[in-house]
Amino acid sequence: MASSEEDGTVEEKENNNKKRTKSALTTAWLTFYNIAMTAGWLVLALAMMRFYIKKGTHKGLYRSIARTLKFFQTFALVEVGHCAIGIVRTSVIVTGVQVCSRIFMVWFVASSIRQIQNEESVILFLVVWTVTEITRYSYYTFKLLNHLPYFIKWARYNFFIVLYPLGVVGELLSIYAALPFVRRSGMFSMRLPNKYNVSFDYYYCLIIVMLSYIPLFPQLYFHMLRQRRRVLHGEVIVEKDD
Ligand SMILES: CCCCCCCCCCCCC[C@@H](O)CC(=O)SCCNC(=O)CCNC(=O)[C@H](O)C(C)(C)COP(=O)(O)OP(=O)(O)OC[C@H]1O[C@@H](n2cnc3c(N)ncnc32)[C@H](O)[C@@H]1OP(=O)(O)O
Repeated sequence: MASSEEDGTVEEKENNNKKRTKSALTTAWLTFYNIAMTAGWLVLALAMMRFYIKKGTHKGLYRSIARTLKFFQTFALVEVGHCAIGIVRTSVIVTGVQVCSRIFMVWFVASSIRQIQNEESVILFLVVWTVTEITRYSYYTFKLLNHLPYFIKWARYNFFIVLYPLGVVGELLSIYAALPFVRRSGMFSMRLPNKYNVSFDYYYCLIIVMLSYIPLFPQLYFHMLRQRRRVLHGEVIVEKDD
């Protein structure tokens, strides 16, 4: 059995290797990416606040920020690439599910179904996502710059405890509100007979998406709780491979 001194040496070697591998170019790219994303979500936050202060209502807010939201949320796909090529130590599956479900919400629910854009639930997930992303990307930026204020680290690994469930409630209520419009319009659906001989009903697809939160969300939430224990309490967590 290895002594604690040997453990220390192995750990040191691993850390040195890790540092060497993360080349200057990678660090520069990640820093640029995280600054750009922090700025993007800050712009969204300011736009939402300005809209609300000026108009005194949330009606029309989604429409006013939709383009910026679509751009920055879609750009998050790059993160799946970061995991896939191994420049960040994160699971491709966890990141993929998180990013794809958000992109789905933005493009195929909130932006496609105009009738729900003024629902309070849409504003709920928008506000929750914005707070989360400003915290998350500024955490990564400060960490890369080796100047991480404790309150940002604390916020990154505590806010999600409340924000994650709130975001899920906002997303699920928004999809639920969309169901009658999707059923009535038959949007994104293909009925038989058609030349491809394929039938697809977006209404049922949305119901399946809602149901898929039941097995998937707890896995994301528990992943974050493990990250929290690792980062804030220094616990050694053995993650399963993807
Ligand atoms: C196509 C149809 C799809 C249908 C899907 C159906 C539904 C599925 C259910 C999904 C529910 C999702 C709901 C959700 O949208 C609601 C909300 O988001 S509400 C808002 C609250 N949300 C959160 O707080 C999100 C929290 N979750 C996460 O942050 C993530 O799960 C994830 C984005 C994947 C991050 O997890 P990760 O494992 O990366 O955690 P860490 O931040 O601790 O990072 C680990 C290490 O990697 C380094 N890292 C990661 N990214 C970067 C980066 N961009 N730049 C630099 N470094 C990075 C990080 O520093 C850590 O390094 P170290 O190990 O050295 O500490």
